[in-house]
Amino acid sequence: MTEFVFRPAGVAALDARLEAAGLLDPAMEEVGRAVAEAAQGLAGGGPVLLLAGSGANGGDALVAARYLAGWGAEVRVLAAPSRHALTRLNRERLAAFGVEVGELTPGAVTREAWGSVVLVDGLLGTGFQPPLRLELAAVVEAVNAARGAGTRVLAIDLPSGLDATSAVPPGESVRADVTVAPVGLKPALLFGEAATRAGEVRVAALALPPDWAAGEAWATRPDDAAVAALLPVRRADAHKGTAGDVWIVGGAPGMVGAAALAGLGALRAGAGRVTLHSGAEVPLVTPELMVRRHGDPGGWLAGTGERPDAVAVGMGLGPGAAGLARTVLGWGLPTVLDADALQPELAGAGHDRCVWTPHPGEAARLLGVGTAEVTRDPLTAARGLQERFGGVVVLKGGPSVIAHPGGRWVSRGGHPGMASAGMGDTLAGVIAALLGQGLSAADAALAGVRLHARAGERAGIRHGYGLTATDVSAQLGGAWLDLTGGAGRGC
Ligand SMILES: NC(=O)C1=CN([C@@H]2O[C@H](COP(=O)(O)OP(=O)(O)OC[C@H]3O[C@@H](n4cnc5c(N)ncnc54)[C@H](OP(=O)(O)O)[C@@H]3O)[C@@H](O)[C@H]2O)[C@@H](O)CC1
Ligand SMILES: Nc1ncnc2c1ncn2[C@@H]1O[C@H](COP(=O)(O)OP(=O)(O)O)[C@@H](O)[C@H]1O
Repeated sequence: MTEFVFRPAGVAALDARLEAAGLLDPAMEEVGRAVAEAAQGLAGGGPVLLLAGSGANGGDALVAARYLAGWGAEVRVLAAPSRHALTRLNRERLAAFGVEVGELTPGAVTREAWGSVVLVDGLLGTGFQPPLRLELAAVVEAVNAARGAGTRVLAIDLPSGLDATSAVPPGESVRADVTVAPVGLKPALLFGEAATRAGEVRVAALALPPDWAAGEAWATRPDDAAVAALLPVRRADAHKGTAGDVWIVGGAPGMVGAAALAGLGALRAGAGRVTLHSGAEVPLVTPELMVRRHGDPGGWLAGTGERPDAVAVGMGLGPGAAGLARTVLGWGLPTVLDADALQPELAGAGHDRCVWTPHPGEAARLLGVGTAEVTRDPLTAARGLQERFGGVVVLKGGPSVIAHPGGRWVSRGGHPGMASAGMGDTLAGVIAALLGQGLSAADAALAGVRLHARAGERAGIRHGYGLTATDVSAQLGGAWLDLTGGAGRGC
């Protein structure tokens, strides 16, 4: 299932639409039930403590308490006073089940958590405005102490104290083992330190009119079936001339490996022919790669009339890469710009067949901001880059964001072992290979990122943190088969 990513403004807009249609009550009911099911699964029949804040997040917790009580679980509930109509209504409904609701204080949390197998955090959701007020800060501290003593914590929507839009927690927050997110994800559940506090994230899809969630979403996270549908299917009589002629323009003395890794990535992602154009001597890494050395690569590029189907430029190229990149961009061919070709002076030079692939440091250089600004909010940074540079932008990370003229995608997966030099060079080659096989820039970017991440997952099983970019390349064929369910023989 393709998942949606929301900002608080999107959640509020969706709430308003639900309310106007008389559907907010059933929506909260669905969320509460999904939370109750998750809590029951975690508790294995043991007591569950539910904490309800003053907003709709608290209402979700009160609905969950009602379901759990109805299923015969031992429930303990502590709630803040609320002005939220639906939250108040659900508190009244809970009373009919004979469940007593205690006052939400830090001392009560500590007391009731004792012996509770699961604690449900329904204190704050997307309506939280940092900083955390003192009375709730002490409650959050009590929740985390209970977790330290062995109680499992399940957060509703996002751990209380996280700012939904930011990868950086504004301060202390609940640390959850599981987070159940109604309708879709929030940026804080995907990126950075914030995401590490959410534990395992489960999206609770609600029954909504089909376009409503899509209409309010800030980005989407396509599933593997959607990505697999983008991958090319070859005719049975395909030959190397129809599978894409790819050039890798990169490599300077001391940095030739970067170009070689991109070349390997392109070969393993199905390119028919791959040629490295380099100003340095490139060692024979694999006999399938063709290597052409140029004394003056810039001069050669400016003068040659030869053209491939796709180009990747910048890997290990060193100073002067922007000039070469500008020449290549002038050809209007499907192009990947990576590493040294990612220079601010190329702003506006992109076209609709090109893909820029910065990591956060390169993105910061392109935008003229600090790296922390990029990593705090990768969705905004990726969109800013796309608007400034044109074409499609892949802001790399775990996970990566793909910004294209029609919106943004977040790509799932990968492995922490991929935090290793050369991994981005491989990705540049993969995307170039997909461009060479006829994919649009946006589709090649999304499919390339997911293929690369899936290959990383496969290599991670074998090599753990010791995996290298070459190991990832070696798994690209298997990753392709994983995504397509073994297809790819030809039609
Ligand atoms: N369509 C959907 O996706 C659906 C979403 N749903 C749910 O709705 C949730 C959003 O609900 P929401 O808007 O009521 O916000 P939420 O976070 O519960 O509470 C806000 C309250 O927190 C308080 N507060 C704020 N800042 C604070 C601070 N610094 N320090 C301390 N307190 C602070 C403030 O209290 P007050 O100042 O009024 O006392 C305010 O009233 C969402 O996360 C999801 O769970 C489902 O129910 C249905 C479908
Ligand atoms: N922890 C991680 N989880 C998932 N993917 C990761 C992780 N760390 C790195 N990657 C991926 O590895 C690649 C690293 O790219 P980059 O930093 O440009 O490497 P290099 O410049 O060394 O080639 C990106 O595609 C990124 O998404």
